[in-house]
Amino acid sequence: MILDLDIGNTLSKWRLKDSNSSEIRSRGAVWTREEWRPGADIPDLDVVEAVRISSVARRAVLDETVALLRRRVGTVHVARSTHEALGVSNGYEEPARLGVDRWMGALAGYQLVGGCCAVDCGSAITIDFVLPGGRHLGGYILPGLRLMKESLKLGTRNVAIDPDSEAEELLEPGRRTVEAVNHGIYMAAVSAVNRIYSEVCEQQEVALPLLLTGGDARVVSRGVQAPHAVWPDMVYGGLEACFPLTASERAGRLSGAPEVPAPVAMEKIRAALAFSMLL
Ligand SMILES: Nc1ncnc2c1ncn2[C@@H]1O[C@H](COP(=O)(O)OP(=O)(O)O)[C@@H](O)[C@H]1O
Ligand SMILES: CC(C)(COP(=O)(O)O)[C@@H](O)C(=O)NCCC(=O)O
Ligand SMILES: [K+]
Repeated sequence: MILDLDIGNTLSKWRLKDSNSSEIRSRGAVWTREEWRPGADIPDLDVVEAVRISSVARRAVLDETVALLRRRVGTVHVARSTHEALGVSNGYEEPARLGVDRWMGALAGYQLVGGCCAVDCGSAITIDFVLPGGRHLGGYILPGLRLMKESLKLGTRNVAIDPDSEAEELLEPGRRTVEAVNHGIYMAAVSAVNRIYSEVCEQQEVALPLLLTGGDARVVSRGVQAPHAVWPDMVYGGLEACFPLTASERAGRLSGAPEVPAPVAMEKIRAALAFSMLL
């Protein structure tokens, strides 16, 4: 079995993948903490012959986790943000400082559709751009829904936005604190994604395929106007592309990769921008 780890600042996600059939056998998430207890937090390592890790946790935590795993598992691949990988050139002045989850997402998106806009709605919402031809431009970081809510300190921290509530409701003024907070942070997130996507596509004169991932992707997706796809396993896709271990991965097939709708025409993006400039 292959154990894939996506260690974020809020949640540490794991996924067990069958090395032969390439099917996902199980998955889970635990609150990101300082240490891992195999068998409790992650599957028992006896069935694991290889581990692939994407981590944005503190270096010390990562080193600790890797040391533990290396004692128990033959192969441990640790993803790093590099100058270049799989045809994508890193747009950061210091490439190693780009969040590994962002780099994995950019690589997976490029592998799937070529140039793209990759949005990861996690503790932070990150928005990265890769041009056709593989040039990563860099991106944007803004607080995630949960962080925005916590920063308000209005006691609404644990009232999540219902991913299945009507999108229209979220456009209405809130009539109690939790609604005012949820509608406000939702609008902040989706307005930022819509505007940033339009601005960069307009600047670069290319309408890019748009991909969303992360724990809050489904909520944010409801307000994103441009055609897009939600790919929950996009960070894992980057691990598969960097460290292909199964026959299907070596053939370039990424697990759970969605059908990505064609972007709208540039004229529509320009018109939407012009309109938002008017308001
Ligand atoms: N099972 C869950 N437990 C907690 N939060 C969840 C869960 N599923 C989705 N979420 C939402 O996803 C967010 C975390 O998303 P994630 O992409 O895992 O963040 P990160 O990668 O920064 O750790 C939380 O802030 C919460 O809004
Ligand atoms: C911005 C992030 C904290 C987002 O991480 P996440 O929301 O997945 O926990 C992470 O990508 C990170 O630590 N980046 C390093 C700084 C940078 O990307 O510029
Ligand atoms: K993430």
